[in-house]
Amino acid sequence: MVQIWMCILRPRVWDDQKHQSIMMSFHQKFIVLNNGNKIPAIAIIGTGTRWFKNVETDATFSNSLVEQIMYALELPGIVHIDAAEIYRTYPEVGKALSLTKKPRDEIFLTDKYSTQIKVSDSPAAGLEVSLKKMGTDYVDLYLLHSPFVSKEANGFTLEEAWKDMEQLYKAGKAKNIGVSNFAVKDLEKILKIAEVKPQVNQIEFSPFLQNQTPGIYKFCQDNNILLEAYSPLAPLQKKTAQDDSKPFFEYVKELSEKYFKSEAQIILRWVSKRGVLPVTTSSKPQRISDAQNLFSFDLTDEEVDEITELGLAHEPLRLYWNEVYDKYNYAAQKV
Ligand SMILES: NC(=O)C1=CN([C@@H]2O[C@H](COP(=O)(O)OP(=O)(O)OC[C@H]3O[C@@H](n4cnc5c(N)ncnc54)[C@H](OP(=O)(O)O)[C@@H]3O)[C@@H](O)[C@H]2O)C=CC1
Repeated sequence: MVQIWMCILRPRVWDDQKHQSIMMSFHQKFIVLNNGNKIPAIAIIGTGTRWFKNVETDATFSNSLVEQIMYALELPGIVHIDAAEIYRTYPEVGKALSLTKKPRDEIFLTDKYSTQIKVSDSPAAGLEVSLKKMGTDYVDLYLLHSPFVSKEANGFTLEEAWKDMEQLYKAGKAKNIGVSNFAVKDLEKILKIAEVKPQVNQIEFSPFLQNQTPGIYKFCQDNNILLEAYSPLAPLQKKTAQDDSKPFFEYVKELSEKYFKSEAQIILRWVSKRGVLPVTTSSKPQRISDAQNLFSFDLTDEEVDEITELGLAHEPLRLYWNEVYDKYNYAAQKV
């Protein structure tokens, strides 16, 4: 089991009125990874999904994304940003990092090497470019974006890709390394040859998709590999008016009223209580600050179990990697 570590930050003086209410009750939580390093227990500004672009040009540069990252970086505590080569959003991340007053060691930056679509020649070559574009000399976490690697398509095997990641870790350019969208068999391949065990597996995870691939939740827990959940709010993203009366949504609403928290916060807190680190994003400042302040309340074990059960009773909802993983939908809602 990954260890969880909580700290209550001492109030600091902020010149901006809007931070004062959040500072009064701000709690930040960290998770201890299998190498002993700490990671902020939620990533509040993913730069994929709604911010994703096919090309990275001046014309596609998103000022809104820069504003949202800047907003996130003004929040108290260490701010966790999720980036990737394939999102084409390094220029926006770089711009925000160049403008922020937050020290680099109060920013936790995740990056991912694109395996399924070749953008650069190797993890080392990809990271060299991304560091330049983001204007930093290390990332806090570097992931292989997917296990879909082959000698024919990429010029290297999955095992060779991992060896390259290990070199970046040893060189200090990636403080932690991991994978994304890996199934049990992919992790087993890596674990066989690893000198450095993956610290993280970032997968799609929500109450309506509790196992992206068969047995992955339990395998990662048993092997002390932290799971990160992308698209944790899929149930809310896809909710229709007819869904209001479903037991799952009625229960989340009831908890939202009980704790005076948004439905999104209830679901993100559930993800965290399952030992998984949520990776979320929003175009709305309030939602970003709600996420950073997620640990200002708690759910009881019974409430966590009830959300788990009501979620499992719902049919699987998978937003990404459908072409490769829809075949596992039958197992996605089994724990
Ligand atoms: N490794 C991988 O393969 C993948 C990684 N990711 C990473 O994860 C990050 C987050 O993924 P994402 O799917 O966006 O995460 P979420 O599940 O957190 O969804 C965020 C979206 O949900 C919307 N939302 C928030 N609250 C509500 C609400 N109450 N009702 C309805 N909609 C709501 C937001 O809209 P609004 O802007 O209006 O607030 C936002 O667009 C990505 O940016 C990326 O960094 C994502 C996919 C794949």
